[in-house]
Amino acid sequence: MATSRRVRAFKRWMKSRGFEFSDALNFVDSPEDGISVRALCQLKEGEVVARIPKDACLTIKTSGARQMIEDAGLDGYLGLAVALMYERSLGEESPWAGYLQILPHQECLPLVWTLNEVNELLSGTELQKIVQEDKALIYEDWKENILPILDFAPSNLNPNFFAVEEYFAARSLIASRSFQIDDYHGFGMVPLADLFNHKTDAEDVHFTSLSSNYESDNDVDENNECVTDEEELAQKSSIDHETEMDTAFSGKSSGRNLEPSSVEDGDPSMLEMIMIKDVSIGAEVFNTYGSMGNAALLHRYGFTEQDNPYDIVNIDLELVLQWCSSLFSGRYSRARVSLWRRLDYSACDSQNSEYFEISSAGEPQIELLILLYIMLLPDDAYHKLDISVSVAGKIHKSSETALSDDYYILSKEPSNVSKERMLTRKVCDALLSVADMRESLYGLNSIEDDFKALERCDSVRERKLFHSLMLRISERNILKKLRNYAAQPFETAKRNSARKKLKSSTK
Ligand SMILES: C[S@@+](CC[C@H](N)C(=O)[O-])C[C@H]1O[C@@H](n2cnc3c(N)ncnc32)[C@H](O)[C@@H]1O
Repeated sequence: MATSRRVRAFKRWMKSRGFEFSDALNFVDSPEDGISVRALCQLKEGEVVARIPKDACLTIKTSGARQMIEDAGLDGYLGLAVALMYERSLGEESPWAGYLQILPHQECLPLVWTLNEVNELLSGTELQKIVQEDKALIYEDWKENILPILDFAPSNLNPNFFAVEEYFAARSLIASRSFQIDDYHGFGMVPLADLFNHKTDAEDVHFTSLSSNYESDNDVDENNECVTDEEELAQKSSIDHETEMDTAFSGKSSGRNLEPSSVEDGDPSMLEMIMIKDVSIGAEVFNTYGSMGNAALLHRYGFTEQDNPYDIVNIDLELVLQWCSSLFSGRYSRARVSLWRRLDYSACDSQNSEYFEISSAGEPQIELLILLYIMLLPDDAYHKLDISVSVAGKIHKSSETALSDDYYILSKEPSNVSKERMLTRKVCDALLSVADMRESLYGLNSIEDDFKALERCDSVRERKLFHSLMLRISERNILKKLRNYAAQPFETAKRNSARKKLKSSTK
């Protein structure tokens, strides 16, 4: 495929700014899929395929808007968004013009979808509430921090480039393309490094940096920015499950490969892209943005992957309490939840909401099983456990036998509590009910309807619908596995008892 005009212009710009890059990298530009990087000849592990000058990266420190940003007291992603909007406003005059022309205007993240699209397409998914909140917070950000800058900005600044739509567009590009550079620069836009697409657990090329020698007393360490509301927003676990602790709109990159690994020697003013695997001629060269489930991928990058092993579904504590209220009085449920907490258990916590994780294999977090177990304990066992919790620690070793059996089972670290012990028939039935309630949040369409819709859907022309269906289906598949998980102990028990019966009848 011939190199596109915008790629040729970008290559010229890179050369003029001191980039070094291997002739073996083919920047393929497709109208459907955007840009991807392919190997023109075999690439070998350890080969440095690109060297990128840090001062050619677009950061708060390098942008012509640095003074304006610092005078306004902005930093982090707000400051970087101003830098990006400012350089865009300069058009051909910007030192980054050759780079900016290769960027899309915005990345198709749910953040830039309309509210109707969010509510329609993401209904019931992990993302619906998060994106609603993102949109509100980012709008507030713009009103409180960007609008006032325009009052003091130089008269030649074109305010159209700082309109709210432009701010959302800039934030979508920062979420999907920014990299941590070093302590001096913080995070920023890194031309060329941001052309590699993602593949889960299949990184070919790695981004590396040497610590900068620059020092400045006034420098803010972006790695230590305080956690903002928005960062907290993304801390629901499907968004940041362990290595996904990274937050979608913070520009931080703790868990993904958009953070450079340090290299011992070399030029501290350069970033490097190093092959960590051989790649054959013609194959795409992938980076990995981290180990993320589909909700996190769609939230931050605007796409999903089939059979993503990092998928996860959350069940809100609120939903579990709704299930309780269908069976028990409010007083009963509160007392049992309180006992669960006194035993030192808790759910995951983010943005004032508590929730339990269901893994991609359909396994519920042990704390959920323990809560259901306590909720369903017969009254006498509950009272014994309640008394045990009250007196434990106060009683003498010799009288420890006074503590209930349940206390011994439940007073351990969550990881040491046996899941099998918790999976009584009643707990399994409760899990099934809770799974059904979670499923009902997706509305009237069944998972089969979603599959059929996905088959009919064009992933390029109907990108939003395609990836939201992928997300719904991956979440609903996990709920299906949760139901199987809850049904399993009894299927095994039934098989065992059938075997016993068979044995006794053949004796
Ligand atoms: C860092 S950029 C990668 C280069 C990008 N393809 C371009 O045209 O400039 C990240 C964006 O690329 C796209 N992307 C990356 N990996 C992808 C994948 N595996 N499937 C679909 N889209 C992907 C998404 O739109 C994402 O927001």
